[in-house]
Amino acid sequence: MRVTWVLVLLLIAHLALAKWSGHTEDVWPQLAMLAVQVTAVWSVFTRYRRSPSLIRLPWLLLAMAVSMQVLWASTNTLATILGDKSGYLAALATVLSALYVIPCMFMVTRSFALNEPRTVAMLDLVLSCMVAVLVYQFFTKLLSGPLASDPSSIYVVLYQADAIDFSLAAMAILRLFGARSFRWRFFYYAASAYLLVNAIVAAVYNRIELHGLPWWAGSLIDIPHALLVLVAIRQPPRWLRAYHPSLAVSQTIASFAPILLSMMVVMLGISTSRINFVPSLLVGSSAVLFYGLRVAFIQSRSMDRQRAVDLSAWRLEQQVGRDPLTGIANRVTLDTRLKEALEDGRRTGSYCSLLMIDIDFFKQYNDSLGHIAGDACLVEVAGALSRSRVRAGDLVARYGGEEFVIVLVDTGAEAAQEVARRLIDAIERLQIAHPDCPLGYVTVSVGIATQTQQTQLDPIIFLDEADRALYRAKSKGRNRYELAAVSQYG
Ligand SMILES: Nc1nc2c(ncn2[C@@H]2O[C@H](COP(=O)(O)OP(=O)(O)OP(=O)(O)O)[C@@H](O)[C@H]2O)c(=O)[nH]1
Repeated sequence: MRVTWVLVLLLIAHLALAKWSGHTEDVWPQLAMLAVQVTAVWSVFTRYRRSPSLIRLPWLLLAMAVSMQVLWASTNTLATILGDKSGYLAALATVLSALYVIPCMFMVTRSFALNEPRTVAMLDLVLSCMVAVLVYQFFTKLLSGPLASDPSSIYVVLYQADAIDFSLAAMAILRLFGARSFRWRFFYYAASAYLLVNAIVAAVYNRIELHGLPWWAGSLIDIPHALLVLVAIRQPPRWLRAYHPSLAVSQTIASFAPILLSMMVVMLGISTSRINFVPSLLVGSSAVLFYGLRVAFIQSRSMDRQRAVDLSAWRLEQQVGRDPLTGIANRVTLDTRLKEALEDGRRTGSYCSLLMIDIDFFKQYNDSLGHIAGDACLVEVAGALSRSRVRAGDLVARYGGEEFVIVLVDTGAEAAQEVARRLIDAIERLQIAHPDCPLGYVTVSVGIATQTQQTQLDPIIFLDEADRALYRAKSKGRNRYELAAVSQYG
């Protein structure tokens, strides 16, 4: 609302000034032009206010670009009303034409990605400002410097202005066809309609101006602004909703857009090098440098993200396959690895052994010392078992409750018994006090099953065989191991 009032007041001020200075007749077309431009700013600003936060910035940039045009028209009107003997108003108009390029460049070349580092936005802003500085220098040197007397200068300026205007329009059209969301398509539709018609009108107007402007020429400048008002306030065309670029096209265009900014700076640098060699060279090479920095910042950010994703994937993997209490493999991992180990053994003709380990009198341990002490005991036993693995490919897993399983790859019954003996000793050596155990400390019983070439076992039967052997070890007095009947074949 505040913007509307500012725009209305601006118009009233110009009217009052024209009336006061008695120039109403002369400035009437300029005031009409100003009114159309003011309406264009108002309509774009309304879109800005009604848009969701993500797409507000580009609408704001478009509103800023059109506002530069308003200020430019206002400066020209003031020059007619007040006269401009000092040439300040003409200089201001040139500054405004150059400033107009900044929001335009920014809105058509930014990728507007949410995760983009702030530094990248700053680099883009600096580059857009460089474009403006080059444009300003170019126009002033060719139109008001010593080169102004050269009749070809005006054509150089015209071609340069056309190149900038048409490049901006082409970039906006490219973005329109690369936008996947309808809101973004609508924005680039409005921006490209405005920039393209503006480029055509400017090209025609500037050429007519060379031969003296007829009375109707001023109204040409109104066309892009009037069109912008229509586009911004009317319903968008149906094809805009129906059109959907593929993800690959959209991503390619969005990632390609920022290089256009650097290209524009380099091209301007080259074309202005004739009149301003050193600054043009500096600006051109900074464009290349900035683009490199831009890529480096984005790459470093995406490497950070990739690292975080890898870490959380690794953590997730760990959590899925691990027992949360003891940190060793859980039943899910055991089932997969046991199947693989048995298949490998079958294929290579090697043995595979399985130890089923159970803590003796664990119910009594929990009952007398509590579940927290019971958990701590499980963690200690799991640690000792992990340390007693034979090969890197062996697996120590929690089978459930106070039962553990060790899969020993490429290990026959004899070696498995040796491992069982070692780990029974290892648990004894832990000397975990157990008030209800005959020995006074925690012990384990072990059941062993071994797959040989004669005993091609299914994992479930394999586990069951080891469990039966464990049961025998328990019934024979605990703190010992027993070999499953099936293992004897080996
Ligand atoms: N603290 C704790 N206790 C558990 C956990 N999982 C199972 N248990 C307990 O382990 C005990 C197992 O008892 P039983 O199956 O009777 O076996 P046991 O007392 O060890 O007897 P034997 O195996 O015959 O020596 C039960 O009291 C369960 O509550 C656990 O994660 N933490």
